[in-house]
Amino acid sequence: MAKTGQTSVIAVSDPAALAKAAADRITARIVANGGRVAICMSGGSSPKQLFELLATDTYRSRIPWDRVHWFIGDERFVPADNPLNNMRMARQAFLDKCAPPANVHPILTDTADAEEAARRYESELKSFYGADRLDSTRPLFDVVLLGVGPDGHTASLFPEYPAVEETQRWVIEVPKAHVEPFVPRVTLTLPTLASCREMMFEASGAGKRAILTRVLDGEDMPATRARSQGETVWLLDKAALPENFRA
Ligand SMILES: O=C1O[C@H](COP(=O)(O)O)[C@@H](O)[C@H](O)[C@H]1O
Repeated sequence: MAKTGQTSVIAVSDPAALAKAAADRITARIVANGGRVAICMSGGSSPKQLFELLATDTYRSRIPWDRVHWFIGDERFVPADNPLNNMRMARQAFLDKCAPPANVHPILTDTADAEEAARRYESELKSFYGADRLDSTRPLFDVVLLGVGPDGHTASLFPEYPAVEETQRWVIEVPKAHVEPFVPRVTLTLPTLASCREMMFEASGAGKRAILTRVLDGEDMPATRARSQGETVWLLDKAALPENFRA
């Protein structure tokens, strides 16, 4: 596995400040890379405010949309128009308004099963990257955005599921999630997520504080194992910030 870089925790006042901090960091990464950019987005509810912000004039005018490609880190195996579909939320919040359709890369769920969906997405990522093996000197993504679930899962990598140990596949099926909604999922694996310049976790609210305390304390969980080969940043609002990170 690629060598991992520096990890930091950044605390901001509230969810609005969190979305702004994330939007600023993503925009800075996009602008810093003068060529083709790849962003891997998280699912769940945490990134909604960030996504909506990217569609506002302030960010819309700064992002060179033609050269930015948008991927998703995990997907529920439900149709594209199902409210549970992760990419659907991103599309509604900003992609349909801002991004050229060819630059939006959903995990397609019109396949026979989640395994086929995973294999197809893996092929798409390999063809985008231009190689079958990840090279630690050339990250796949500029930014990987992630969230954390109450059990320490990130993307659809759940504690004690075989997907967490996968080192060969880039994308893998998760036959059944043990959290709601109880549907099969497709997820990028840890080595694939690690192949980025910056991994950015976003979490807000007091409900996340207990799990963040355990993850940032280093307890072995998928969210703890997820590390960028470049920079890893935990963007947290005040309510989510573990006690020992408070001044
Ligand atoms: O199941 C999922 O949960 C995590 C966390 O979701 P959130 O609603 O608490 O933000 C998310 O990052 C992941 O992509 C999603 O599929």
